[in-house]
Amino acid sequence: MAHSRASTKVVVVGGGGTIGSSTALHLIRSGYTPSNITVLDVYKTPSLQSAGHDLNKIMGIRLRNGPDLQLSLESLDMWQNDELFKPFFHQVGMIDCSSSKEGIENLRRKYQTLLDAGIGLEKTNVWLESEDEILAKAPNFTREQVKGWKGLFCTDGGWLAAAKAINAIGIFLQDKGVKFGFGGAGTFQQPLFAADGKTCIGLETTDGTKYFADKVVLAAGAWSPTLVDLEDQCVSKAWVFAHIQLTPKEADAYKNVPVVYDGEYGFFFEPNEYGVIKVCDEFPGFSRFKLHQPYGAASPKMISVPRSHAKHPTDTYPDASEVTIRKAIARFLPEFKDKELFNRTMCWCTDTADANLLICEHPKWKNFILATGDSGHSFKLLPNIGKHVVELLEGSLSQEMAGAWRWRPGGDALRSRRGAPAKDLAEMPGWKHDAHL
Ligand SMILES: Cc1cc2nc3c(=O)[nH]c(=O)nc-3n(C[C@H](O)[C@H](O)[C@H](O)COP(=O)(O)OP(=O)(O)OC[C@H]3O[C@@H](n4cnc5c(N)ncnc54)[C@H](O)[C@@H]3O)c2cc1C
Repeated sequence: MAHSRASTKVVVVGGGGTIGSSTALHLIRSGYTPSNITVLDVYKTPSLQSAGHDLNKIMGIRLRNGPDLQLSLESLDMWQNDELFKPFFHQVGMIDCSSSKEGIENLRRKYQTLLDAGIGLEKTNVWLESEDEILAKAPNFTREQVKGWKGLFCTDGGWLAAAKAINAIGIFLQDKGVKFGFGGAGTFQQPLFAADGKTCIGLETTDGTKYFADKVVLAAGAWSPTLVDLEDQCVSKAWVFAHIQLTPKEADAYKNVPVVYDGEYGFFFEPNEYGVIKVCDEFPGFSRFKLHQPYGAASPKMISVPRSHAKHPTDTYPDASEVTIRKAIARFLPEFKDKELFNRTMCWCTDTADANLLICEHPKWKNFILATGDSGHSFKLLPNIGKHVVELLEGSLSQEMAGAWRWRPGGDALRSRRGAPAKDLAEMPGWKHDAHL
């Protein structure tokens, strides 16, 4: 590195979100000078439009490839042992189950991969073959409900109090003396370049403020492909969720239940301290394609552009989502199937074709670092992903990670590794939004 850690100036765009806040945290933990770090975001940390601004997210081990497994194990260790993150991990376990032939076969394969990993995961992952075994882990279910279900119980799994954990990073950064810019002074407009036109020296925000830095990290989640041209490597998609309110007595009965995930229905979490249960359905996501010109593109192109609920709180989600969320509730929580749904929300992520992250230096813009491509499974990485972004800045990222997260145009990020391509919101009846906003 030309500069020492102490003197290197870094701006983190999207620093109020998941990957961005983690990056700022690890810059501090690695010895960068707080006053040389600037965190920018549209909203204050935890950013209202971050995919991580949520009651809860699932913690589970991903085995898809070496980097995924390494990231999962590192993050598990930090959620369990790092003082900053420990309070936000509710290790109630996770049931990953299915009642369909294909779903059960997939889960059996997953179980076998766990065994084959040869790192003792069989100690924390149990195959649930019978109804009795499932009922022993999830006593709230009736025998009728679990009929045909088979799957895995993971004792290392559970849920993460998502927005609260990002908030804790924000407080840490503030206490250390990191600089912040929010609103117009935090909203990325364009990179700034040296006279060579290739070396990034900072960026300009929408209010015209210029920030100069040795490195710019763009961790803008679903907004990343709308801000700079990622050559279709990322397609941003929305997923939906809704909440139900339990009475204190009802909530007591569901305290400490494991997270239950069934790929054909969705998933739910134990009630929070106010008796609120969040339910998600499972589907390939919604896109929102429109003509848009990100910085670096020669002309406008069709890009899926997120529409933030933070900015448009009166937006609804499609009628189809109401049906599938109610179906998930009827499957998991039939006694609450007639309860009113509230805070129906869309949450935006950005998929790559192979579901690996996109964490690399821009191939044409020196010192401009992309830290995105979350592919809908990256909240669990909040404690540790920033460590690897810092390694990239310093040229010490492992070859395996650098290879998986490299700049790689081509492939079908609309479909990604999901069962089907995302449907566009424009084709979804019931998606009410004020088109002028
Ligand atoms: C419904 C749903 C359920 C999920 N469940 C899980 C789960 O159970 N487990 C799990 O691990 N993951 C889960 N995820 C995925 C996870 O939330 C995301 O992968 C992760 O939060 C993405 O992190 P990010 O930093 O890339 O984006 P974000 O956290 O969204 O951060 C991006 C930030 O960029 C900011 N930004 C945008 N535009 C600009 C701009 N112009 N200038 C400055 N800043 C800008 C935004 O305000 C935001 O703060 C889920 C996602 C959804 C939608």
